[in-house]
Amino acid sequence: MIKVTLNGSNGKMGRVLSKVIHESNEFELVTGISRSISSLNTYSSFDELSEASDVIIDFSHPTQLLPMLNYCKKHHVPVVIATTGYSDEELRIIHEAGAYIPVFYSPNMSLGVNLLLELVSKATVVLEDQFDIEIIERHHNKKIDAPSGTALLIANTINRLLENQKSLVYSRQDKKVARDPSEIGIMCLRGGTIVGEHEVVYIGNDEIIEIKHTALSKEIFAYGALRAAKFIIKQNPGYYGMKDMLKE
Ligand SMILES: NC(=O)C1=CN([C@@H]2O[C@H](COP(=O)(O)OP(=O)(O)OC[C@H]3O[C@@H](n4cnc5c(N)ncnc54)[C@H](OP(=O)(O)O)[C@@H]3O)[C@@H](O)[C@H]2O)C=CC1
Ligand SMILES: O=C(O)C1=N[C@H](C(=O)O)C[C@H](O)C1
Repeated sequence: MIKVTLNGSNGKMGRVLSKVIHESNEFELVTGISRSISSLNTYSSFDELSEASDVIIDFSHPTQLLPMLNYCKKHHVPVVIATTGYSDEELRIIHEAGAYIPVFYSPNMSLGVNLLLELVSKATVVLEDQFDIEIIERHHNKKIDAPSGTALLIANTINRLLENQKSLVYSRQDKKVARDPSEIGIMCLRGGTIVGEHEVVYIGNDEIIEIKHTALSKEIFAYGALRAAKFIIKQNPGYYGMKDMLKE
């Protein structure tokens, strides 16, 4: 059995992942970290954690990053990070932690979004600068961060392919000029219980191409995180993502 510590165990994803782990015969949930203690083996911080585990899976909040990485480095525990809303500096810290421990990071653990990234890469290369590109993401009304980590990943993937010539635009409210071709617009909708939708729209003269992924359950992210956990516990220290895992 692979022993898991779950950071954010009492959050929405934490509760879904706990259920998926309890139903599995490969994983055992040994401890959880949550500010609101929900059971005997839940702790409110990494300082209190005594039980050893094979991997930490993190669906929490950026404020948890440094205590979690310090714990992982001190105890040599591999980590799967699924939290979003990190600053560029925090993303750099995640990357650098790979020098000490195996680190897996992905703002979207679903298989579908990773296929969407490949389709978007192909469309971007074929269409180059001939189409305007806009991204629309839709999420539930409890989501804290905007744009979603996935929307930023998509935008940055497109921008890299276009030699970083694009700038990301989140609002046109104060602009008094027409859309600049160098923009990638990102629109965020929040409402109800939408699990997560990401749509990339290529808008040309008289034609539109839309590439869209819709998550219909939070379980898909939980299954992806467990697959990442199985992958990361076999790796040497380093920084890994979905592409590395899907290559296996
Ligand atoms: N990579 C992926 O595939 C996916 C990533 N996510 C990301 O995972 C993260 C968690 O999502 P979700 O479970 O929906 O969120 P929730 O708000 O439901 O849960 C957040 C968890 O983080 C804990 N937490 C610790 N510090 C803070 C803080 N300062 N503010 C708020 N929460 C804190 C909460 O503790 P407490 O229980 O005490 O409130 C809770 O356990 C988000 O960043 C989300 O974007 C979500 C789905 C898929
Ligand atoms: O907060 C969520 O719920 C989700 N967050 C991730 C993101 O920010 O991209 C992934 C997924 O869309 C669900």
